[in-house]
This record gives sequence, C-alpha cells and structure tokens, in this order.
Amino acid sequence: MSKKVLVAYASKAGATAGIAGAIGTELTARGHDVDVLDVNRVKNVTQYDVVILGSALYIRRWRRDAVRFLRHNADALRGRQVWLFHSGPVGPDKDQAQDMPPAVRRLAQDIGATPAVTFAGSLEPDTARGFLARRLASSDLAGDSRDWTKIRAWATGISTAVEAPEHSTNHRPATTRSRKHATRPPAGHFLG
Ligand SMILES: Cc1cc2nc3c(=O)[nH]c(=O)nc-3n(C[C@H](O)[C@H](O)[C@H](O)COP(=O)(O)O)c2cc1C
Repeated sequence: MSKKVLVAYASKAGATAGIAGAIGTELTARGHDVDVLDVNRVKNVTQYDVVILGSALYIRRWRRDAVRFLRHNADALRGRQVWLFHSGPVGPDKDQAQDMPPAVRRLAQDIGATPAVTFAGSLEPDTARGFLARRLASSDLAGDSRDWTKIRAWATGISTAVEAPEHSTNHRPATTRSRKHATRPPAGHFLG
C-alpha cells in the first residue's frame, strides 16, 4: 500500500542531498508519495507515514540542522516509521561503517529508531567549502564513493518493510541492518 514518505537531508556540499534524491526516486518508482526536502524546509512531519532522515558526517558529527530536526520533532517521530542514514566515508575508508554520534544515538533511541546505516560519501574539489575540505579534496580521499546500488537497495528494503501488513514501527530492512554497537573506526583522515 502506498505511503506518504518524507526524505529529509542535511548536506553541506551536496553529496547527502544526492543520496536523498536517489532514495526518493526509488520510493516514488515503487508507488509511494514522496517529498525530498532539505531538513530546514520541512514544515510538518505529521502528514507523513514514513520519515527518512540523512545527514552528512563532519568530524564524526551530524549536521546541526539534522540533530535539531530529530530533537524538535521527537514526539511526532515516536509514532512514525523512521529510518536514518549518514553519509561520510570516502577514499580507502569508504566501506567503513561509522558510529552514530552520541547525541544522535540518544535521540534515535528516544524515538525508537534503529541505528543509522552508513553510506559512502563524496568529496570533490569543485564543491568543497572551507580550507580543510579543499585540502582533503585534493588528497587521496577525493572522489565520489557513493554506492548507488547499495542506496537503491536500502530504499527498496524500506518500501517492502512499510508495505508489509505486519509492519510495526521503526524496523530497518534486514539486509541493511547495521551493527548496533559498531566498532569505532580507527582515528583517521578526519581527525588527523
Ligand atoms: C572537513 C571534513 C570532515 C569530514 N569528517 C568526516 C567524518 O568524521 N566521518 C566521515 O565518515 N566523513 C567525513 N567527511 C566526509 C564527508 O562526510 C563526505 O564528503 C560527505 O559525503 C559530505 O556530504 P555533503 O556533500 O552532503 O556535505 C568529512 C569531510 C570534510 C571535508
């Protein structure tokens, strides 16, 4: 059965926005009524059956706007089907699952959402903003590591899960369930 779906994202350089767009396209193709919005443009989550939220990772943190969205909408999100993702790892670490920042983990637990899935990100000289980003974008981390097959498969899993008659809230598709207590990645490129 078709659902009203929000795909909200917090992106600085556009990579996470692109992932959100791909998720939206997949869910639309599967018959759902989907809005893909910058998290700052979301007015009211209560009109949605399903909420998907994604943030870029910067220095192991989510974008402030995404955290604020979770905090401000916690009551409404508690009664909805919520999936989370973050986009970050690039270069040699692109397949390394990333921990949820502690504040995000607490909020996710509070609303009953399962942990965020990690999608590889993108770091391009053309879109890098700021000294550090430009420096990293001219290193071996540069390039688009986004895995569109994995992203589409995750969206397909959500579609299947929310259509299932026995679906209860906030269950991540089994194929993409991430480890609840993912091991911390080695201090690497983004911490010096
Ligand atoms: C200064 C800086 C810090 C970053 N920190 C992290 C990090 O802690 N963890 C991670 O996985 N990726 C990190 N990244 C990679 C970004 O998350 C990646 O480029 C992401 O796709 C950017 O998303 P956006 O284009 O939507 O802003 C960092 C990138 C930059 C430029």
